[in-house]
Amino acid sequence: MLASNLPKSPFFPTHYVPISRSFHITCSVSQLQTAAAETVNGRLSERNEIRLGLPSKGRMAADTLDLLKDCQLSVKHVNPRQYVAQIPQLSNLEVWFQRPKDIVRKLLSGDLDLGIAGFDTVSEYGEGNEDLIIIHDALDYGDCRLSLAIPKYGIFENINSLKELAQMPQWTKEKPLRVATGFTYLGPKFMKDNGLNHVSFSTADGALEAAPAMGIADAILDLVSSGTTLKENNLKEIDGGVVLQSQAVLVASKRSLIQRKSALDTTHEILERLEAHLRAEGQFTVVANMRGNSAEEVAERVLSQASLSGLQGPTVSPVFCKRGGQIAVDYYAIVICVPKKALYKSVQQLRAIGGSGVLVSPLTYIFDEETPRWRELLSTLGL
Ligand SMILES: Nc1ncnc2c1ncn2[C@@H]1O[C@H](COP(=O)(O)OP(=O)(O)OP(=O)(O)O)[C@@H](O)[C@H]1O
Ligand SMILES: O=P(O)(O)OC[C@H]1O[C@H](OP(=O)(O)OP(=O)(O)O)[C@H](O)[C@@H]1O
Ligand SMILES: [Mg+2]
Repeated sequence: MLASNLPKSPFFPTHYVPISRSFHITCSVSQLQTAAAETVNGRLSERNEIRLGLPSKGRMAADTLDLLKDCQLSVKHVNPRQYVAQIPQLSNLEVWFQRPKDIVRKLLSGDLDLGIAGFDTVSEYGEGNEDLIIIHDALDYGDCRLSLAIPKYGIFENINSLKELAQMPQWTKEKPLRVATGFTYLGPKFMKDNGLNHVSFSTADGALEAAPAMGIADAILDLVSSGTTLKENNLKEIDGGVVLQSQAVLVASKRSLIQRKSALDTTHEILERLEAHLRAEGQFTVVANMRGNSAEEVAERVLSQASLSGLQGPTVSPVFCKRGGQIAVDYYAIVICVPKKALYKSVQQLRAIGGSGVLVSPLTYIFDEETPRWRELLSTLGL
């Protein structure tokens, strides 16, 4: 990260330099960030609207808007260069589009109340600050891991674990293991936690995978998703080298939730809608007809099959038909929810117990009585 890329803020001094030149300066920037948060600590700026930060660009942006749309929380955003928008369903909420790292910084400074960003970004820029609380930890996109990678060739050919890397005689105080990373908080912390003492760091804004071949670094610590970029650059991950697994998360400032009127109600509604949609996304509704003597007997047959128990057991309803002028019940309709992954197995099991005319449709929402994540949030807030 270069000084010219930093936001123009009194909290980011212009003398900030890449960590390849001086690592301790990163620490003083983070201290200043904390100081920025503390200046408003206990006395949040006066505004009535709740502010939600969403990624303004990059790979998280479109998926975030799609997720909210699927939760019936479409963002009304007319112009991509306009950084403020609304979600008509949430009247006292303002959406602010920001870079993911700035979402985290602004949650800490009290300028945002809620945000969506990758867990990696929250961990890196949040620096373990206790004001940040993850409200939903699995929004189901932006999956990747922060992982250490080394060349497949040369002195690393037979090195396959972090332990082996640490034990290599090459690394000394004078000649440390050189790691290129954009994660200047998590990187050093991970190395220290794992007992690697002779390590130095350099940073760049992207294409870190080129650093070992260019002779700039021995190893890199970067996000990996499919692994293609590593493979194409002759690099490999090692056992014990994963710093964290990441996906998009909903994060909030604890102070905001406690102090801002209606922040908690808005959060509850967003969380309920997210949960209902995400729970439903992995499931199908399956309807089938089944011959039987009674609803109980049909239910018993269905419950004898492991894949067919549904959310709270099957719904069984009589199918009425007219036979010889009389109303009769020969069939029962059963309705169950099955995980998408188990669909075919479930259909096979339904057939095996006499199911016919199997209809499968997608589920839009599953609203449970109360979400465990909401209970967890209230207990974290001491409410
Ligand atoms: N290869 C990947 N696959 C899936 N998700 C990824 C991948 N790389 C990054 N991500 C997720 O997307 C987030 C944002 O990545 P993005 O490329 O938009 O921004 P960036 O490059 O980190 O920031 P900048 O705006 O400085 O370029 C990451 O923090 C991570 O959570
Ligand atoms: O494992 P893969 O699926 O190959 O993905 C990993 C790559 O994706 C990210 O880079 P990005 O595409 O955001 O480019 P950048 O390095 O310029 O940020 C990350 O920094 C890796 O380079
Ligand atoms: Mg990127």
